[in-house]
Amino acid sequence: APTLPILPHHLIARDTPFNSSLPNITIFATGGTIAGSAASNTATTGYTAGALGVDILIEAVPELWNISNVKGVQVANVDSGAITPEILLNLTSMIQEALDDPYCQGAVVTHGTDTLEESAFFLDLTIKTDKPVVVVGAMRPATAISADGPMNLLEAVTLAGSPEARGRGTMVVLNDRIGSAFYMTKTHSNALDTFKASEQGYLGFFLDTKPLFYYHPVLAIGREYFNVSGATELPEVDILFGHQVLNPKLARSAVESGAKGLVLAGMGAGGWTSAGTNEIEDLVKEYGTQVVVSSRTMGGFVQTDGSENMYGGQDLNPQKARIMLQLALYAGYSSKQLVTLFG
Ligand SMILES: NC(=O)C[C@H](N)C(=O)O
Repeated sequence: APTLPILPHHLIARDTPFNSSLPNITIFATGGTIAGSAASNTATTGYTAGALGVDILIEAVPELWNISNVKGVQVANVDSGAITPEILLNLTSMIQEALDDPYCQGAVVTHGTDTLEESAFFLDLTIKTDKPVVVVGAMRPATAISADGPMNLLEAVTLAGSPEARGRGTMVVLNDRIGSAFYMTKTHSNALDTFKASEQGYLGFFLDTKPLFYYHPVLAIGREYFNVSGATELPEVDILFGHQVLNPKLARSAVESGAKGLVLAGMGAGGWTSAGTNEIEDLVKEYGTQVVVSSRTMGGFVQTDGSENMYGGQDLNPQKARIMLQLALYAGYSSKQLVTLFG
């Protein structure tokens, strides 16, 4: 992936007087369709993601000032396919610093939806706070008729400033729904109701932009904290997709080009072909590669079969298992700790 420059912090203050009775929320903007601009107001494909700055996103929703003292920080302005570990590490440290300030009540991250679940999961595992961290995107560019970004942003900021939102980890907001970053995943390439956590369900929804929760604050089982302060890069972990007669050499090529870990998006409950399995076992012996087995079905549970350096991704989908393995390898987890982390 191309390495993109990280833009300098771009703090936007507005003339609106500070209202001490409202929560102070910082919006960290990274790009995506929520900041996308198309040539026509009916275009919902073929537009430029990450075209508008955070100041324009905030100016488009003056209602934000009725519910918060909002501040914008431009972290990057890219399509979410271009998000790198460097951007994620920078984002984590900026959010941690903002939330460690007792005057800041919550953080919102605007992000492209394609890889939103990866970044949201990363933030969930690397930020230590009880305060709300809310990741929000949009499916229609800002220039479209009925763009969903402005309402999503207003709801995300409302959630970030709500005392009832504390202690729930990082959350994802789109289409009037609130979900845990641990489980929310993009399920449709085009529809507005694309983010779902089918087995685990939503945490709540919005009524007149006010968050209503189904449960008291709770965190996902298996949610670990990884301290990445000072990290400048993360170990490479690649995902391989399982299918009939898959090319077993793809695993070798990933490892020999730098992958320290592999995630197998296996068939069913983590199945792999026998030629592929032999190759993985060889790689484990030759390079000490760590392998998490997940499922291409995107649902259900994968357990370990006890093979050396192979772990079950449990109910993490492959893209979330990749982030978890990357962080665990960064933290220097031993095989024994990886068994406990995954299963
Ligand atoms: N809806 C979106 O945000 C998609 C866009 N390609 C992105 O992920 O940046």
